[in-house]
Amino acid sequence: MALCSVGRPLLQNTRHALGWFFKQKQTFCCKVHDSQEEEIRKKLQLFPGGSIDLQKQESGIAVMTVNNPARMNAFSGTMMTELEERVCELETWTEGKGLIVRGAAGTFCSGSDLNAVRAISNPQDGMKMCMFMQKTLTRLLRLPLISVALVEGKALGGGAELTTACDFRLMTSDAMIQFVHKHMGLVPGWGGAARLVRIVGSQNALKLLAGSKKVDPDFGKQIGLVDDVLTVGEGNTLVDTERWLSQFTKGSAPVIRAVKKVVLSGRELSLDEALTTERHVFGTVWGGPANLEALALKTKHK
Ligand SMILES: CCC(=O)SCCNC(=O)CCNC(=O)[C@H](O)C(C)(C)COP(=O)(O)OP(=O)(O)OC[C@H]1O[C@@H](n2cnc3c(N)ncnc32)[C@H](O)[C@@H]1OP(=O)(O)O
Repeated sequence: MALCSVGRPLLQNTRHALGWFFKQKQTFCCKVHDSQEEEIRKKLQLFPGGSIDLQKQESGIAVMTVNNPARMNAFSGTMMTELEERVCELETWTEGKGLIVRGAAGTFCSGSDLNAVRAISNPQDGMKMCMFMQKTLTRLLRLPLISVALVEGKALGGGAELTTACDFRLMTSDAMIQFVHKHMGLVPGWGGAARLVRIVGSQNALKLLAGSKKVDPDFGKQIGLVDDVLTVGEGNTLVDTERWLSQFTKGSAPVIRAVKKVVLSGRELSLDEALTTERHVFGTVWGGPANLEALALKTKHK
C-alpha cells in the first residue's frame, strides 16, 4: 500500500478525509445524547437568564445575538444550552451563506456568568462545562457559513473566546477584546487558546493570554486578530457588518458553502486529507447551476 508523506496509508487517509467531509455534509440534528453531556446540560439549566437569539434572513445571512444585557451579555447556563440549539438550527439551514455573531445593547459578551461560575467552581464541573462549550464552539466554527463576530463594547474572557470561533472579527473603533482569564486565575477553556494560536501565532497568543493584554482595534489589526474596524457613530453597525460580509457571501449558496468547506479542510486536515476533501467538494459544484450559468454567459474576469 502506498504511503503518503506523513506516513499514513493512502487508503486510510482518503477514508479519514471523506469521513470528515461527509460529517460536515450531513445534518447532524443534533444533540448527542451522551450521558455526560446530558448531565452537564441538566446542570446548566439550573442557571437561567438571558437568551441566544437567531434571525435567519432571506439574504442568506443570519444574525445571532448574545442577549443578557443586565449582565453585560455574560453566558448563563441556559444560554450555553441555547447556543448549542441555535448552532444545531444553523447546521440544517441549507440556504445559509453567512453568520454575524454579536451582543445585545452595544456590547459583545463578558464571558461566563460569574454567578454560575461560583456555583460550579469544582474542577469536574468546570471541565464538563468546558467540554460542552468546546464542542458547541467547534461546531459553530465548522458551519458551512462565513462567520463574523461584530465586537462592540467589550469582549471579555469567554466572550473573547467566542470571537475566535468565527472566521472574521470586526471591531467598532471604541471596542476592546481582552482575554481576562489570567486575572481570574484561569486559562481559556472554551477552545479559545487553541484557536487564538492559529489566528495570531503563539508569540502573540502568549502576549494576549499571559499578559491579559487589552486588544484595541489598532493592535488587533496589527496582530491579525481583527479584520476591519467600523467607525462608531457613522451609521448602523449591524448594517455595516452585513455590507462587509456580503463581499464574501454574494452569489450562489452551494458555491459559498463549498468555499468554506475547502478552507476548513485546509485548516483542519493534513495536506493529503485536505486535497482529497477538496476534490470531493469540487465535485459538488463542477457542472452545477452556478458553474453552467457562468459558462453560458462566457464570463470574463477583466
Ligand atoms: C470562560 C471564563 C470566563 O469567561 S470568566 C468571566 C470573565 N469575565 C469577567 O470577569 C467580567 C467581569 N465584569 C467586568 O469586568 C465588568 O462588569 C465589565 C464587563 C467591564 C462592565 O463594567 P461596567 O460597565 O462598569 O458595568 P458593571 O460592572 O456595573 O456591570 C453591569 C452588571 O453586569 C454584571 N456583570 C458583568 N459581567 C458579568 C459576568 N461575567 N457575570 C455576571 N455578571 C456580570 C455586573 O455584576 C453588573 O451587575 P449589577 O448591576 O451589579 O447587578
